[in-house]
Amino acid sequence: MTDASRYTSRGHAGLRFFAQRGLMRPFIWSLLSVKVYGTEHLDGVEPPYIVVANHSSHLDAPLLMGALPRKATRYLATGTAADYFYQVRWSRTLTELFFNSFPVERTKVRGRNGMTRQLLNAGVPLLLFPEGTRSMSGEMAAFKPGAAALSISQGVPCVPVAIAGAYDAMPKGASWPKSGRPPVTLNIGRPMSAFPEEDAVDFSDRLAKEVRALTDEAMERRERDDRARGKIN
Ligand SMILES: CCCCCCCCCCCCCCCC(=O)OC[C@@H](O)COP(=O)(O)O
Repeated sequence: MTDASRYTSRGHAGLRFFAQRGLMRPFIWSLLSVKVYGTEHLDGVEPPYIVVANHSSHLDAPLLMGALPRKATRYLATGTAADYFYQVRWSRTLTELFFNSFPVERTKVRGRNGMTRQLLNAGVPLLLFPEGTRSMSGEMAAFKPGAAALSISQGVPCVPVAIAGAYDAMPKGASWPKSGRPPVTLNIGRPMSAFPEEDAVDFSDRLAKEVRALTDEAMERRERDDRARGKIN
């Protein structure tokens, strides 16, 4: 098992800040028209917590890293597919540099369960995509209950986030966003914890429902704001 020190290192955090805010954010923001709502819901929320978001595009993790408050992304560690990002060295290195990633096993029966617990114990907030794969249609799939189970067992809240528009901007299979700076809207929700007696499956379903509601709200707010600015009639 990897130890957590790389994830809490100040040196790595400094380098990552440059990679994320100096390079990736300006680049992604130049290709898309990004709007972010709900950042105030993270005011005063201390790590560790688990950010859970819908997943339909390779743009998702870069968008989240640029959209969440700086304080939240300093140590935020992204769970990334071991079978996809950890097979070749350059991919692993870049994913670790830009997303502070740790591997999530999708193909083995036994996962690397110790890692997420260890990171949360060290105070590192996590970013997980509970669908476990990118949506093929843009429609959000059911959430696998792992993130909810971790939240319950470790006593840390989940922060639900919706990403709307990333599928249309750059679906699975595309390697570059559509031209014309397509709109992408993120909506950060309030931290949520399981109710007493609520099990991981129920809590997970409730998180998924919240991400859907945040998606609808994101699109409504965006439309209202764009209309107010005279972009839509
Ligand atoms: C020109 C703009 C291009 C920008 C692309 C940057 C690419 C960076 C991708 C970083 C992704 C970080 C990790 C996301 C979490 C994750 O690992 O999800 C799994 C899928 O994703 C891959 O599996 P699948 O959807 O099943 O193909």
